[in-house]
Amino acid sequence: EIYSKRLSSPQWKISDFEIGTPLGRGKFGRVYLAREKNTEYMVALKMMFKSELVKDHMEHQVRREIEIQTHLSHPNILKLLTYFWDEKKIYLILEFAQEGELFKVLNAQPNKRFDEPTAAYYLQQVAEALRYCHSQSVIHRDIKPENLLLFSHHVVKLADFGWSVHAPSKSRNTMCGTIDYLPPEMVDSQTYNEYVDNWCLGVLCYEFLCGAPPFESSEQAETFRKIRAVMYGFKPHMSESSRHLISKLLLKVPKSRLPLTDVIEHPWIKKNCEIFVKTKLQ
Ligand SMILES: CC(C)NC(=O)[C@H]1CCC[C@H]1Nc1nc(Nc2ccc(C(=O)N(C)C3CCN(C)CC3)cc2)ncc1C(F)(F)F
Repeated sequence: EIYSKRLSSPQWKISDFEIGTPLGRGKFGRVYLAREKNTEYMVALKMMFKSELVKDHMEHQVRREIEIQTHLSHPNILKLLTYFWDEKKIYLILEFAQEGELFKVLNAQPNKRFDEPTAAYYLQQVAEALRYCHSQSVIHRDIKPENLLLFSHHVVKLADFGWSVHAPSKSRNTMCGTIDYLPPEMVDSQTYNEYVDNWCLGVLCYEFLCGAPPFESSEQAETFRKIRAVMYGFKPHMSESSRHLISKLLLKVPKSRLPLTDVIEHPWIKKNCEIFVKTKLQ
């Protein structure tokens, strides 16, 4: 129903939805749980004031997020179901992630980290999402726990394509949020390609297993220095196999980073996903 209506009559309107509890604040606006009145389908409603977008020169970013996300379709990419606007606001109707924001789940873990089976199971899904993005010549550029949402049965979906671009590209905007995930070529604002996402996957794997990203420092300049020098250490509890995978992703030369297909096939991923399915999904 929610799909067919979009195809037939292009225009949804806010009165088609009952607005429920606030889910939190996104980058440009507020997000609410909402229910489509006819189908009772639960969705996330992202509401943005046009005035705020214009003030923050964000309208092109929202346009790109809508453009890219409406053309991507993958089980591990958050679906933008539809969008519409009225005189004051823009509304995005997105899939509702029942289990919420992955970074909150990560921070709620003992030692703020996942065990190896969980880390591998989540990382494999992110790698699959990125492999699909790259097949559509889309670079996400902003892989981090804050941009991952958790659904039932431990399904992870990549969201927030506000920073994604079509490959290859030159970084124009200043990044907002954490700098911990920036690869060396973006720190030196050179041209870059989709391999920036392979780097970020290495940072994500490290943070899943350690509870903090590898180059984290109290000073921003120190973080940039460590990133440029690829200077990081493994924690004692990390298995040899996980260290191998991370070391093949956190490489300065973009094209030498492990391709996503090899990440998905890596022994640490294969072994730990099998353990996860056997122990956590039954
Ligand atoms: C990727 C992007 C960068 N992030 C976002 O957009 C964020 C910004 C705000 C919310 C989230 N956006 C979404 N969140 C959900 N589900 C969800 C979120 C939070 C909770 C939760 O923990 N509470 C309500 C808790 C429940 C307990 N109380 C105490 C605190 C709030 C539960 C479910 N589904 C879809 C979206 C989406 F993306 F489609 F909009």
